[in-house]
Amino acid sequence: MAAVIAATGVVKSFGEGRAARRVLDGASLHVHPGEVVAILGRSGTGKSTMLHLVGGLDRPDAGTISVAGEPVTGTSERALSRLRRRRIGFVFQFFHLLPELSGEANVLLAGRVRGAAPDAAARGQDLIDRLGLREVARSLPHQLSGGEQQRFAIARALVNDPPVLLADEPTGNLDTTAGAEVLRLLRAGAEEGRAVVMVTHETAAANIADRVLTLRDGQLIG
Ligand SMILES: Nc1ncnc2c1ncn2[C@@H]1O[C@H](COP(=O)(O)OP(=O)(O)OP(=O)(O)O)[C@@H](O)[C@H]1O
Repeated sequence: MAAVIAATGVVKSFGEGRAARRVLDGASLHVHPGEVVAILGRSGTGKSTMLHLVGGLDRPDAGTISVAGEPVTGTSERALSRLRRRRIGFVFQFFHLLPELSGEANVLLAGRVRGAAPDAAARGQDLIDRLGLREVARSLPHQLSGGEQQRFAIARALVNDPPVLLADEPTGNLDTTAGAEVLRLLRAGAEEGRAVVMVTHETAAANIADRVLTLRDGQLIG
């Protein structure tokens, strides 16, 4: 089976001149459908940077990245934003829900953007039910617990049925119970055939992974 995430020889530096620092130095990552990969590593080693590059939120200095057979590197901004909307779901540590919209509206909005999946609205409602969010669907993010906010964020990430789910410290702001539920949902996302990549500090999160990689000296090591 072909890798749905294929990143090879990724290089990324920040800063200029003597302050320049090469954070990624030939990092490679290949993830297959149905697989959960956890990325561990000390603070500041470039884990989030790698995830952002794979997700097309930033561009590498060198290397090639493709997602679901479509190029992430060497493509136009327009193609990239379409790829992000349709092929990639993002889950962040601080949820990043729009504060003025209800949980439900956050989910449905992501399913209404240009190029969204045609059945996104129905899937959004189904996800709200399946993730146990129906009773709080109309609540604003600040009225929700962290676990509820993250479940809405996961529903939002899945509303367009992307083949790739990228999660940056998804349990970092949650207690053990809420964190375990989020991990269960990410695992379930993989069982449905998605490739899931998760940056984490937590052993409980790494425990649900099929593979654990460590970012060290700018490279991903198995
Ligand atoms: N946009 C940016 N501009 C300048 N430097 C950046 C930028 N993004 C990241 N960096 C630097 O790159 C390095 C790696 O950052 P990154 O957030 O990828 O690390 P991380 O491994 O995810 O760390 P943590 O575990 O603490 O979240 C850090 O030194 C950071 O300061």
